[in-house]
Amino acid sequence: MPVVLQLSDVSVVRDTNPILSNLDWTVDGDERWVILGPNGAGKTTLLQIAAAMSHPSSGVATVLDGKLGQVDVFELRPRVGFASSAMARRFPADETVLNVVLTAAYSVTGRWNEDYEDVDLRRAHRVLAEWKLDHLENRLFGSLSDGEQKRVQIARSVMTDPELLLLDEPAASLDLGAREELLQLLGGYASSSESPAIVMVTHHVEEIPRGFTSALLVSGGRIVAAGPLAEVLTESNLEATFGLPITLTEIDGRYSARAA
Ligand SMILES: Nc1ncnc2c1ncn2[C@@H]1O[C@H](COP(=O)(O)OP(=O)(O)OP(=O)(O)O)[C@@H](O)[C@H]1O
Repeated sequence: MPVVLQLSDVSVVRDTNPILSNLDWTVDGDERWVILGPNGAGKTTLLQIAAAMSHPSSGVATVLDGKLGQVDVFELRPRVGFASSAMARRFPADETVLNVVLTAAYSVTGRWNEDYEDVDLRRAHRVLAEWKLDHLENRLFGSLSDGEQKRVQIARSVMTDPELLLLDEPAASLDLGAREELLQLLGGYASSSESPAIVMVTHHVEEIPRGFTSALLVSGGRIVAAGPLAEVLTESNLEATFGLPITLTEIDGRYSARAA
């Protein structure tokens, strides 16, 4: 499997503050990573580098086959799917669900001719069905529930058939039913060999879908542990990451954690 993301000694400094320090991390095409860490750990900053939306202050970040700083990021970005609430706030509330998903295709250069539009429409319908949104395609984005909006964000981000999919807290703010519905869909997607590499940021081990393979724990801009999920997700690593003793439970591929 090709490497889709490689960070070598990557640091980010903002206003003289170190945000990320000397990160080494590699993501292979068949891996599904969860990034866990406390508020302010640098998770979103890391995801922005992976999305080629931000450059490291030092070190080398290679996204797909492009080294940031050398590659044309406008050619790279359409090959990376990115879903976050910050991005969703930019979707017009009076746009239909179908259009929110379909217009993702138009950010890909050279896709304006009519043949492609038919292909795009068919693909949009398939993606909407995959994310259980087909019955909502004519609804206005602003009229959807939080759970439905999260699924639309993800559907839009996979519309361009990305080689790397980045999800920033996809289950945040969802009620129990909506969270479980989303985790089931994400778990199915993560388990498919057709799916791209996935990197998902979350605050909660309860939000790790089945099918995820790997975990990166970050705290204070540094990596606490990185590697296979079952090896990295331990009580001692979580304590080192969140700064308090943790009791961790795993049942049938799903995790839960609380203060010990
Ligand atoms: N432009 C900036 N200037 C100064 N500090 C910044 C800037 N952008 C981010 N930071 C700081 O960098 C740190 C990491 O931010 P980041 O958003 O990456 O963390 P996070 O792990 O995603 O946090 P959260 O879980 O709260 O979303 C925070 O302390 C934040 O205040």
